Amino acid sequence: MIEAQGLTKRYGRTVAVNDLSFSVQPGKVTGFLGPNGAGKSTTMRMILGLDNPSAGTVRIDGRRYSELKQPLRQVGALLEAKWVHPNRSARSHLRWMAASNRIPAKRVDEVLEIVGLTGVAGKRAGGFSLGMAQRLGIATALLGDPGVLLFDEPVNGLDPEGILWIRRFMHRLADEGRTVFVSSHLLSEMALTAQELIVIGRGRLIAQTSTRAFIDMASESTVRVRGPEMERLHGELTGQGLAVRDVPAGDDGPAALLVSNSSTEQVGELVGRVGLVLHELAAQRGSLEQAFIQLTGGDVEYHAGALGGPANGSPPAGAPAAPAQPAGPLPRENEAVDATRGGDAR
Ligand SMILES: Nc1ncnc2c1ncn2[C@@H]1O[C@H](COP(=O)(O)OP(=O)(O)OP(=O)(O)O)[C@@H](O)[C@H]1O
Repeated sequence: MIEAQGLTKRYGRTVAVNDLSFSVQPGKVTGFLGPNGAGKSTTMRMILGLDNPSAGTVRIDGRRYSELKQPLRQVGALLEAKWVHPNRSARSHLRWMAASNRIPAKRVDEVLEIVGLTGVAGKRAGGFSLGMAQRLGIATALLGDPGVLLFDEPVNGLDPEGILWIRRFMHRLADEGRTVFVSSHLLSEMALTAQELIVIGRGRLIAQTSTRAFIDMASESTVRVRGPEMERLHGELTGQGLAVRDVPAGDDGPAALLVSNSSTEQVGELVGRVGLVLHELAAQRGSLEQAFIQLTGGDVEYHAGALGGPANGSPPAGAPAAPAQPAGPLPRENEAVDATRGGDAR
């Protein structure tokens, strides 16, 4: 378990991390989400004792990093994949790491096997692809068989196969009961990977919540409805005071109606009372992107699932540090929604 209390880091006038409090529980993948420059790496460095907080504390299983007797056995981290000496083989790199941390050499072959690098263990790490280098970094993090694992932007630059591997691997680590804390600025990726989210902007906590609850925040309680008598359907719904929008036929399917601020129960019962046939009645869910924009007051730019730069990554003054109800209607789901729909990430 990781617990931060009032964690703050200043670099001169820059407040990289600002009074951050959160906890990361074992048995789940917890996503650490925020735009570039939000303070994710700085927070991770403070967790690992690589940077000292200007104020506040962060503890791993109740202890500061500096108080851990055998740190590698308690916490493993992947911060930068390409830090291995290029002329060293994967195995000799791991042996060197194991020896300098009093970890038995036989663990090296175990971790190589776990990350699927046994076949290339004797090859120069300098010739590894980014995906292989990430695996080697993960093998290093696992050397001490720690209960807490930190990954800083582990999928950056990886191809889809590498991304999938990392995602599954994290789930496996969490299923083994470990605390898995993974930072990313990629919303869609986090929606698939993390069960729990800690969202920050400009060093401040925006929300700590389950991914499902975070996505639910973006839901407008909209119902999509379709039937053979669309005009009559439209009339019956608006006749009951409901706000109805037409959705033309397109990639989403045949033409339909979107009923705002309603539920499938309400629409279904209303339609049943007037004896109309329906071909579709479905609640529309929001996406993680929508939830993020909602929470940050819309001042965070994002493109195709990735957040924009630090200049506009700030939460609004007084942004809630807990789930809040959306203030108003949200845009229709877009393509990103399919990727983000699975709040249960598996
Ligand atoms: N050593 C440093 N000296 C001065 N400023 C720093 C230092 N490290 C980080 N910062 C600043 O602190 C802020 C947070 O940076 P940090 O790298 O922690 O963010 P991040 O969320 O990890 O972003 P990214 O995804 O781009 O790595 C940024 O404004 C950054 O410029």
